[in-house]
Amino acid sequence: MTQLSPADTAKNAAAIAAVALVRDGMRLGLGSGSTAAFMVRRLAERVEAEGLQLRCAATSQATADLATRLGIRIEGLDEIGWLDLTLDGADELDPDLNLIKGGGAALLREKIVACASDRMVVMADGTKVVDRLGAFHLPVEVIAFGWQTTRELICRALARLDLTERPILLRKHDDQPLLTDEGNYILDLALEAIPDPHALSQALNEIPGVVENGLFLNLCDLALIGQPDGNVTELEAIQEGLE
Ligand SMILES: O=C[C@H](O)[C@H](O)[C@H](O)COP(=O)(O)O
Repeated sequence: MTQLSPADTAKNAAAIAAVALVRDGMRLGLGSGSTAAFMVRRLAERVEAEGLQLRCAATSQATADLATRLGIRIEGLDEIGWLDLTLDGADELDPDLNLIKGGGAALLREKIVACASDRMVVMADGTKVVDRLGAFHLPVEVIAFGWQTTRELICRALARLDLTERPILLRKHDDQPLLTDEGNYILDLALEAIPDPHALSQALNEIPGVVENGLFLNLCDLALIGQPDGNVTELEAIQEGLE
């Protein structure tokens, strides 16, 4: 392998630790983004070396294409039905393992796949760990029809949560609205900090034009944090209700 940058060494280390959790016969969800791409490559190496029999669903077309190219067969989520484990990246994670995702516009399929998994494991580098979510712009997937009205409704919802005057930006690609794999738009909310992620997620998802938001709350079970020296730290979600 060519020499990796310190940032990529951290991502790759987290990916290797995540792929070590995979067992023969598992039904897997494959995440999206640059860290997940390392995971797909490391997984393909194990599949080839050990002949692992896996059933895999992808969270984006990009991941499906990469996996297929590397010899991992991708099936539809409904063909598999339920997953044992999903391995995915994140844009931010807090100490409770709540996440912001969607920097690569894949949040909708990612959330569906995470919710259909017994276990979700996140791979990230140390720069993604924050005390409080929100410095990363929160992606919200919206229907193209009436998107400006949806933006106004989001603005009003934010005001009710005392989050006034926060810019809401239409994500673009080549000067055109970026289209997600589902053909929707992404609005990025520049919130700076999110005081109550649960209240915000609920308020956003009550708006008709909102398909889903990038807050992944109580979904992640374990985070594997790669360091530039190749070490990996584990962060586990605290199970609520346990003494
Ligand atoms: O939509 C994209 C996903 O949520 C990614 O998992 C997230 O943006 C992290 O990507 P990366 O590993 O490239 O930082």
